[in-house]
Order: sequence, then structure tokens, then C-alpha cells
Amino acid sequence: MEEIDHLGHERSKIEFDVEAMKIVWAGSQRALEVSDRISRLVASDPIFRKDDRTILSRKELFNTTLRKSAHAWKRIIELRLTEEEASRLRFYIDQPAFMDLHWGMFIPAIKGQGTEEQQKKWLPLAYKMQIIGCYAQTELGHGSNVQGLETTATFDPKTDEFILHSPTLTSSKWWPGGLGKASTHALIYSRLITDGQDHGVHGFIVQLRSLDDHLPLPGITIGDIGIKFGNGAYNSMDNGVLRFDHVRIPRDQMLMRVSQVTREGKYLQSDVPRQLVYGTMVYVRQTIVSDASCALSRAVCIATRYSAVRRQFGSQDGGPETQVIDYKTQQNRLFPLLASAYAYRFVGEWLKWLYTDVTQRLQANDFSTLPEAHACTAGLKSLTTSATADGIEECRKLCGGHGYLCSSGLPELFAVYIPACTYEGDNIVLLLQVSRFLMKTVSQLGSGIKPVGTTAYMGQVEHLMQCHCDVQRAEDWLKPSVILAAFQARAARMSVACAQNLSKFSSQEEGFAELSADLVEAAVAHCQLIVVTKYIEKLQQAIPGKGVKEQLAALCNIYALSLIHKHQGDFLANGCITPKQASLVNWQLRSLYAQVRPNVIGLVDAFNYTDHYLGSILGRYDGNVYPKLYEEAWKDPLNDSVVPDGYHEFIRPMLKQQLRTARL
Ligand SMILES: CCCCCCCCCCCCCCC/C=C/C(=O)SCCNC(=O)CCNC(=O)[C@H](O)C(C)(C)COP(=O)(O)OP(=O)(O)OC[C@H]1O[C@@H](n2cnc3c(N)ncnc32)[C@H](O)[C@@H]1OP(=O)(O)O
Ligand SMILES: Cc1cc2nc3c(=O)[nH]c(=O)nc-3n(C[C@H](O)[C@H](O)[C@H](O)COP(=O)(O)OP(=O)(O)OC[C@H]3O[C@@H](n4cnc5c(N)ncnc54)[C@H](O)[C@@H]3O)c2cc1C
Repeated sequence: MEEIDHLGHERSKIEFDVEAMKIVWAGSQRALEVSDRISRLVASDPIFRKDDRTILSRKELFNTTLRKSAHAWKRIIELRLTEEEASRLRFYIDQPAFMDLHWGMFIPAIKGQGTEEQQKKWLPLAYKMQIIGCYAQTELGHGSNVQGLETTATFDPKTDEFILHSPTLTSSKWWPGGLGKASTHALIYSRLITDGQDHGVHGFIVQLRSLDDHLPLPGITIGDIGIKFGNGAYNSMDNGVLRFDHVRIPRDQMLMRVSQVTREGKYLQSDVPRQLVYGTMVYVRQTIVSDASCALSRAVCIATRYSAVRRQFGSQDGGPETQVIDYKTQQNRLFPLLASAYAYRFVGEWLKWLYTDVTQRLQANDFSTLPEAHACTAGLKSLTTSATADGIEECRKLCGGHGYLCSSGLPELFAVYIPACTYEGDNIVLLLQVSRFLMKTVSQLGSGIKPVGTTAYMGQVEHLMQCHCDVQRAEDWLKPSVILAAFQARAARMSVACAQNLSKFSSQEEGFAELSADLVEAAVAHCQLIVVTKYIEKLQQAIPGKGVKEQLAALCNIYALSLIHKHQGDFLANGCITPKQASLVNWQLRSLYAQVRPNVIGLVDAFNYTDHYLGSILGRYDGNVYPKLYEEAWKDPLNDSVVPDGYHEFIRPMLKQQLRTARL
């Protein structure tokens, strides 16, 4: 039967080159080719099916994780996939798994914190999957406060070993993904003790399970921490609990790039800053920003396609009702999310560059950009994950009742995504790190130290404190210089206000505690400025393809102006814009929505997601929503029998009872 494209009418209206936009989204022609090929490979392989995931029991679900991971590894070897292709394969399989932690944290931690010798020993084993590793930092009692971890690694000079021990219940490792059932090894973060002296938290490679029968090694208690939020979702991951009872490991299993313990038990600190122990988190936070653009774009793709299919009200003379995407309220909720997905894509690209740059500098013993890399990764991770979690939920609501069905794909996407606001650093805790960085920058302004990088704008603080926005007509809001000036003035004024208020407290610590809510808002303003700046910089590059740059520019303006509208309290209270200018923002937004409206289906098609990856009936490429929703309902196990299993036991006696009561 010929397939009908129910969105064909929408596609016929698109005014730009969607294929060229796909390249921009993917990052390059080659990246698009890899993504396209691998996503189709996954979609066509029945082992990677996921449409039944929300109705599987926990054990069945975990079993599919093991089966999919083993099959993925087999395909990686058979097809001789490169590291990039293998990582795309895991991405499109789209099921959280111990492999994510093995490749995403265990290996990067050894690379970042291990000596050359340690890397030579452990990396080949890990690359060949002859060991499976996880990243075990968090404990039952401490997650955010890494310095508060309680697990101890005490050096025993007699045997040249460390003794790993969990002294209290709260010192139990708790949460690490892959720890519960799959990992054979872990990177354990614990307090290093030599000669009775506590040197703080360090990383150790520890074998947990036998490589022959997978049983825990002596002294190790290990298991899964239990079911998490939502059906399917993150429950495919074996987040674990682990306790040590005086477990011995050789001395050379402490990661020794940052500091060393000699054979004699002497503790030596190298020139490398101590914060490098936190380096793996910086790396992962950077990847999480790009992941946010993937998760948000996925939800937006579903909500946009469905909004073009769905019709409510407005039928005239028996004609079709109005597509819900044509309601201005729908556009006002949806289009800023579409714009955010693109904005996070570009800031994610930039952050990747920043991370690569800082890594190269670290290798050359230049640590000067580490504080900025920490602040940017922490802040942008926080900003993008919070907005994405909220955005996915908004997309569910944009799809009305059908968005609440698991077959819309949105409940599972939400459930799997929301812990991103917590893992790799609670979002508020991370914003407080950004605000510390900002307060330090402000305090150094008078001392001749010139702010650079993302805080360079603070160098013009005197101007930014008193400048006025010169918008007079709605179109003035389309000028990048006007947008940047408003965001810079807002960020600078909020930071300076915090710094001035901090100086009123007798100690910095007390001030930070009291003003933490304001400090978090100043950090958000700074991070939003970074996203807007990087988007505007992206538009200054050559971008080929008919109409592509114009669409991207419209989305950039929607992103920036919708933020000004949402946070107009900040902009008005700090005198960055006037009430009249705030109302002109809305006029301009409405006109931008009209400009992108004919193109929105093209803008989500440019994500190039397969129906398998989207996992949503509402977001199907062909828009054939209703017949497929109807078909899907009958697949529910409740519909296996016409009369439910419990009828004779529960329904029938109740009905009969009611009959007797009625006769009485
Ligand atoms: C539908 C299906 C979809 C399927 C999708 C499938 C895909 C999903 C797969 C996703 C996989 C994701 C897996 C997630 C795995 C999660 C792992 C984890 O969560 S690991 C644990 C992470 N833990 C944290 O992030 C803890 C947060 N806490 C901290 O980072 C720190 O403790 C702290 C920074 C908050 C505080 O540290 P402390 O030492 O107490 O700090 P100070 O504030 O005193 O700072 C001292 C000094 O150091 C600087 N600093 C701090 N951190 C860093 C750093 N990382 N790098 C560089 N510098 C750092 C700080 O700025 C201070 O500097 P100073 O100059 O002294 O001011
Ligand atoms: C799905 C998932 C996967 C994970 N995977 C791993 C893993 O693989 N390996 C690993 O080691 N860990 C992992 N974690 C643990 C994760 O890193 C921690 O949960 C996270 O760092 C937050 O720490 P916490 O749980 O201690 O939160 P808490 O710090 O206890 O936070 C509780 C509340 O207190 C607030 N708060 C805390 N400190 C402050 C402060 N100074 N100022 C103001 N407010 C504050 C927070 O904002 C939050 O609202 C995972 C967690 C989840 C949910």
C-alpha cells in the first residue's frame, strides 16, 4: 500500500534547504553521514526494538539492556566501527546502560587522572571490554559535597597495598550506574590515608567481581539500589550500592597523575592542580550540554509534528478545523523550545571546543583556563538540563491528552531525562560554583586583572552599569548588538549587585549563604548570556544552503527575545530596558513566530531522527497518527482478553452484590 505523507502539505511550504540544515545540525557532512547510517542500522535491527520497554518487568528490562549491549558490541567488532561510530550506535540504541558509564566515565577518568603507565595497563583492557568499569564517587550520605566522602583507602607500607573500607552505613557507595550488576571494576573515590594523615579524596581502580564467575570478591557487598522514577526509562540501568570490608588493592591502583604515594608511604603532590581529581565531571558535564539539545529536539520534534496534525475548533462551513500549531499560544510555548534546541546545539559545539582547548593546555601544564572551563561546564550543564527537563514536560502538555500516553514517547523521555538535573552535580550546587567564579571576577576588576573569555564583558562594567537600551521600534530588537548589550548589562548588573550586597556581611561565607538565591539568579543571567553570544557568533560564520541562515537567525532572535520576555523582571528591575521596550519584545516575537511557522516542520525534520529513535506515534515522520494510535492500543496486554482476568474474582461478585442491595 502506498504510504501517505500526512505532513506533505506542511513540507511543501518549507522555504529553506532542509538537507543543508541537517548538516548544520549534525556538525558536518561527515557527521551527518555517520549519524544517518548508524541510526538506520539500529532501526532495522530487531534486537534494538524498544516499543515494549514500558511494559517489561525490571528483570526483563535489565535483560534487554544486557542483550542489546552484547549485540551492540558484536556489531561494533563485526563492522569494525570507529570510536565515533560506536558512540553513535550506543546513542541510537537509546537505552541507558552500564556501557554509558564504562565508555563515558571509567575510561575518561583513567585517561585524565592516570599516569602513562597506568593508562598503558588499564586502557587496552577497557577498550576491548575485557573489564567493565563504572564511576563510584557518590555515597549514601554525600553526593554534592565530594570532600565529605567517607570511604577510606589506607596505605599499608608493610604490604605495599591500600585497604579500602566503608566505615559507616552512610559511606556505602550509592548510585553509581553499572555498579549494581554489570561492572567488574570501579573507579572508587575515597579518602587517602597515609601514616594516619588524611589527604582528602582520590581515585582508585578496584576490582569488584571475579572475571571467571562474576561473583563479588571477598570483602565486597554489592547490589542494585532499586526501582527509579517512571516505566522503562532509567530502570534499564543498574545503579548500585557497594560496601568494602578491608579490601586490599596494590598501591599502583591509585590514579597517580595528580598526586602519588611512594613505596615508603610518602604522599607527593605534583604541579597539577588538585581540582583535576574532579576532571572527569568537567568532561561529562560538557557532553551533557550537547545531550540536552538532543533530548529537547526530540520532544520538540514530537510536539511540532503532532501540533501540525492535530486540529481543534475553528471549522468554517464544514471545512477542516484549525491545526493547533496555528494558535498563537501554542507557538508561544513551542517555538522558543525549538529555538532553545538549536541554541543548545551550538553552545554544546562551542563547549566541546573549549574542553578540547583546556585539555591541550593541561597537557602542556597550562592550568590558567581551568577555572573558566569549570564555571562554563557547570553553568551550562545546569542551565540546559533544567530548561530541557521543563521543555519536555511542556511538549507533553502541548500534545494534550495523547501526550500522556506512553506511546507518545514523552513520558519515558521525561522520566529518563530529569535526573540530568541532579547527576553530574545538582543544578543549584553547580550554579553556586558559577556565582563564586563571577564574584571572584568582579572582586578583581579594580586590581588590573583583565577579565577574559566568557567574562570579558565585565571589562566594560562601568559602561554596562549605566548604558541604556536604544530600542524604539520592535524591529530594533533584531539587531544582535542590541540583544547582546541588554544581556550583558543584565548579567553585569546582577553580579555587581550581588558583590555589593556580599560586602555588607561580616564574612564572605555568611554572605554567600544568605544571598545564595540572588547568586544563583546572577549565574543564570551569565549563562544565558553565554548561550546567546555563542549563537550570535555561530551566525557570523559562513552557513551554506538556501534560506538556512535566515531560519537560524530567526530562531536565534526567538531564543533571545523569549528569554527577555520570560525574565523581564530582571531586565526591568536593573534598568536594562524600559516597560515600553519590554512590550516591543512581544511585538517582535509575534512577527518572528509568523516567519518561522511555515518552516517548523522542516526545522524539526533537520534533526534527521528516525521513527525508531523518536519512539513516538505522535511524532511519526508521516504524521499518520490516529490509525497508529488506535492500532497500538490493542497491543496493550490488558487487551489480550476481552474479559479481564480478575472478572470472576472481583467484578462479578461486586455486580451481584449491588443487584441484591438494589432489590432490598
Ligand atoms: C527514552 C530513552 C532515552 C535514553 C537516553 C540514553 C542516554 C542516557 C545516558 C546518560 C548517562 C549519564 C550518566 C550519568 C552518570 C552520572 C554520574 C555522576 O553523577 S558522577 C558524580 C557526580 N558528582 C558531582 O557532580 C558532585 C558535585 N560536586 C562537586 O563537583 C564538588 O564537590 C563541588 C564543586 C560542588 C564542591 O567542591 P569543593 O572541593 O568542596 O569545592 P569548593 O567549592 O571549595 O571549590 C574548591 C575550588 O575548586 C574549584 N573546582 C571545583 N570543582 C572543580 C572542577 N570540577 N574543576 C575545576 N575546578 C573545580 C572551585 O571553583 C574552587 O576554586 P577556587 O579558585 O578555590 O574558588
Ligand atoms: C540517575 C542517577 C545516576 C547517577 N549516577 C552516578 C554515578 O554513576 N556515579 C556517581 O558517583 N554518582 C551518581 N549519581 C549521584 C549524583 O551524582 C548525585 O546524586 C548528585 O551529585 C547530587 O548529590 P546528592 O544526591 O548528594 O544531592 P544533595 O546534595 O543531597 O541535594 C539535595 C538538595 O540539597 C540542595 N543542596 C545541596 N548542597 C547545597 C548547597 N551547598 N547549597 C544549596 N543547596 C544545596 C540541592 O540543591 C538539593 O536540592 C547518580 C544520580 C542519579 C540520580
